[in-house]
Amino acid sequence: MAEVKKIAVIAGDGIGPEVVAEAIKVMKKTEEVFGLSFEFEHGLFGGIAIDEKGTPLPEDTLEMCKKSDAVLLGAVGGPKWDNNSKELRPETGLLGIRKALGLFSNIRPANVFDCLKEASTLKPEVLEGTDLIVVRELTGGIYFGEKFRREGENGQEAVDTCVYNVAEIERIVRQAFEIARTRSKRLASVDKANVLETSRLWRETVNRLASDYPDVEVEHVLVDNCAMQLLRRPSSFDVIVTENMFGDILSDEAAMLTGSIGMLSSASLGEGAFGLYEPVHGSAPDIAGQGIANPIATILSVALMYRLTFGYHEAAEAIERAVKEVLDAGHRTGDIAVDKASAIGTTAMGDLIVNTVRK
Ligand SMILES: NC(=O)C1=CN([C@@H]2O[C@H](COP(=O)(O)OP(=O)(O)OC[C@H]3O[C@@H](n4cnc5c(N)ncnc54)[C@H](O)[C@@H]3O)[C@@H](O)[C@H]2O)C=CC1
Ligand SMILES: CC(C)CC(=O)C(=O)O
Ligand SMILES: [Mg+2]
Repeated sequence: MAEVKKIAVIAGDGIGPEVVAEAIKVMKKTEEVFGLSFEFEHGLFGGIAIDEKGTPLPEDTLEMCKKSDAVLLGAVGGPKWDNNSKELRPETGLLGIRKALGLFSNIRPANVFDCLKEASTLKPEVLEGTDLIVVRELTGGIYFGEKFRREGENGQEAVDTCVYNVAEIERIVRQAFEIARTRSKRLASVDKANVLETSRLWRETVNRLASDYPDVEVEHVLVDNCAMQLLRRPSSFDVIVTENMFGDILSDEAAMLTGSIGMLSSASLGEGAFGLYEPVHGSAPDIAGQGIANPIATILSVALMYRLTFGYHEAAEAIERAVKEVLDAGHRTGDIAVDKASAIGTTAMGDLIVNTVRK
């Protein structure tokens, strides 16, 4: 029996609790099959925490996460809280928890399952060989800069500031170089260095660090061009490293190479093995409560947790293999189904994957 690992579960809002329930089922199955052992503790987070505790990130939830070995997160937000003041938006909790836990690196793999090429809007030959990772800086940039309103000559103005320092850029870029080394040794650094000062500093830093990684080939791509090339030549990318907002947007775009945002997993990491694992998607209020959300992004996030935090490679592989087998057998949730009438629900997809996990 493996050592007991503490998992902080913060399911959040909308489809968050629905997809997290399926991921926990998969984790429990791997306890049986691989002799793993988890202790799950649940905490309030996001909109539901605003309703019950008056804050999106209650102190006891943060403490629970700090004491855990890894965090499993669903998603936060929804129209109910959209008109809240700045401190009382669910997103404030999300940014707050990332900062408080020192999770500066967001790893978002987009690997295309052959059998899902039909679900993509791109031609199968364009998708051929696509297997990329977006490495997104997660605790700096415009999402974290000072923001305020003021009265201007033409009425109210809103200001968002984008700040990056060299240390913040260095640590994420080094991590991306290290990841590139374990893959095809190609790194695309995405910026807007023709316009933004933060991007110029980003590019200078990448060029300086490149001499420490002579085995890795670096390509600089402007973000607007990258958005286009992701659809034109996705297989030419391997590791993409970029700042917070660009990575947020490009990874949602990359999700569509896989067929749906319901397929994209993520790991948020700091300096050590501790990590927070969550699907790339949000709380999907338009489908929440209907039992139709795709749980695969969250289930694949568990596989990332097993690999990156716990080193449970065999169990991670078993989860990924189970997902592939279930998809190969033709089972689809609505977001990845070509024939929508044959789509199955969240629980049915979770059950199929649970029943397929084996050594
Ligand atoms: N990490 C997080 O907690 C995030 C939270 N949000 C929040 O979520 C709320 C909704 O944001 P949206 O812009 O609508 O983005 P979203 O990712 O929640 O949904 C976008 C579209 O994708 C679909 N979708 C998302 N996940 C799916 C799944 N697992 N299966 C099937 N379809 C899925 C939704 O139905 C919707 O049509 C907002 O309050 C936003 O701030 C958004 C992104 C990330
Ligand atoms: C609060 C936002 C930055 C959440 C989001 O869209 C994300 O992290 O992908
Ligand atoms: Mg996003």
